[in-house]
Amino acid sequence: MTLKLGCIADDYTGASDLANTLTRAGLRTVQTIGVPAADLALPEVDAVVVSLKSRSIEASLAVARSREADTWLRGRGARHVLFKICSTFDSTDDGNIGPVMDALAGDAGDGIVLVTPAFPETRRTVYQGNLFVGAVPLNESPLKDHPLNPMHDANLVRVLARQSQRKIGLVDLATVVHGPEAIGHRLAELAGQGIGAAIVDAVFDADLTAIGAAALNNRVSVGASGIGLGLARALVEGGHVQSHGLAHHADAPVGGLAACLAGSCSQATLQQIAHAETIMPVLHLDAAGLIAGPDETRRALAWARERIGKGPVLIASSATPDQVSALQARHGRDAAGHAIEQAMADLAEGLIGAGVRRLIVAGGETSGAVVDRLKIPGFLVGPEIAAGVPVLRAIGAGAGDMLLALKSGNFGGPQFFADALGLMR
Ligand SMILES: Nc1ncnc2c1ncn2[C@@H]1O[C@H](COP(=O)(O)OP(=O)(O)O)[C@@H](O)[C@H]1O
Ligand SMILES: O=C(O)[C@@H](O)C(=O)COP(=O)(O)O
Repeated sequence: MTLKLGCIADDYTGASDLANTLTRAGLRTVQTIGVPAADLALPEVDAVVVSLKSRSIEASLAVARSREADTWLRGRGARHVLFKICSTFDSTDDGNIGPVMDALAGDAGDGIVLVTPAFPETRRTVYQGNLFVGAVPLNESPLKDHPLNPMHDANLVRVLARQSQRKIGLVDLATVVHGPEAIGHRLAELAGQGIGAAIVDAVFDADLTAIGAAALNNRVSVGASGIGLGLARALVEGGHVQSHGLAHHADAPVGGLAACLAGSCSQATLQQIAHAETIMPVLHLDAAGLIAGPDETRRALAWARERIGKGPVLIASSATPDQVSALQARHGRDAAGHAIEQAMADLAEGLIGAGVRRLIVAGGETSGAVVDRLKIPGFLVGPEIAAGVPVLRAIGAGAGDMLLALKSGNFGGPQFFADALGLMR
């Protein structure tokens, strides 16, 4: 297998979002959980997305794991590696976007790196270096209340400058609309001024095509699924990859019971849970109880076992920003998040033990904890449930025949859970 594109994603939902985008753009793609073990049988693919759970860990660990993934991908022929970050630039002043970017670009010998989280399909656009979520700047969007990385600055040149050792510049939209060559010239100009990474504006899909073509001249880029789409288009249009139609190996029915777990506290997920209440039994967990000990998880599993034979159920720890802040004030942000994620992983394990084979998980960190606990080594990409969220089929020994959907907190319409269950048979 000679890879045409290597990708390192900083969380598992983000990885499935990217794998979905690449697949739909014609690249045969597989998502692996961590660097694949030598005995994992991978199909013949054009792109591998290595999923890491590195968004909210200590920066030096994120760098070490990303480098390991980079070595694996390059060892399989990938000339270009995309570091997939969140379209809402989820990070803190300590990282991990800047430190990982610095390490990968340094290793690759790239003088300047293109960086853009723009993904217009999900209404993430960048203008004059400022990230918009829908109609509002990042710092006015629900991301200002994210439980782990509240985003308070929409100016990504500033945000990245606080995290990176490199000087950060901007390639503005007026340049991007003139195409890949103009972007290349501007990058060379910036590099000549000692700038080592540039936020690139993108508002429309066509901007991504130009950015992708320009990015392929480098060995590393940083961004969300939008730049992934641009890179995939450039690979296909440049004749490096023959476009493949959607392979439907990932959507054969598995049967078995179905369940949903929600650990995301995003506004979108809270709305989706409210809608789910109209179509299935929903259990709202006591988050403080989850942190206190195993009783709350046992109660939830008993609740689920009583109902799940009759149809899907949803179990949620999700809470409003005020409730999240109150809990974090008592237990600390990271400790609360980690304990709840582990409780959700316990629940997932219990649900699989009860016969669940179709599992929907809302929340990036939550999905990471669940997939790690279930020891799933990788996924094939199936039909798209919503922009950025595909049906996934588990691969690898021990994974069993299972379908999953890993939903980024912010993605999907109000009926997401119903939409997912409709496609996961
Ligand atoms: N009720 C709650 N109070 C505090 N934190 C919570 C609560 N429920 C979930 N969390 C934590 O909030 C974080 C949500 O992050 P994540 O799962 O990545 O969702 P998203 O995709 O919306 O970012 C996780 O660490 C999760 O454990
Ligand atoms: O780019 C995106 O927005 C997503 O792919 C993503 O990374 C989502 O992260 P979570 O919201 O933490 O699931």
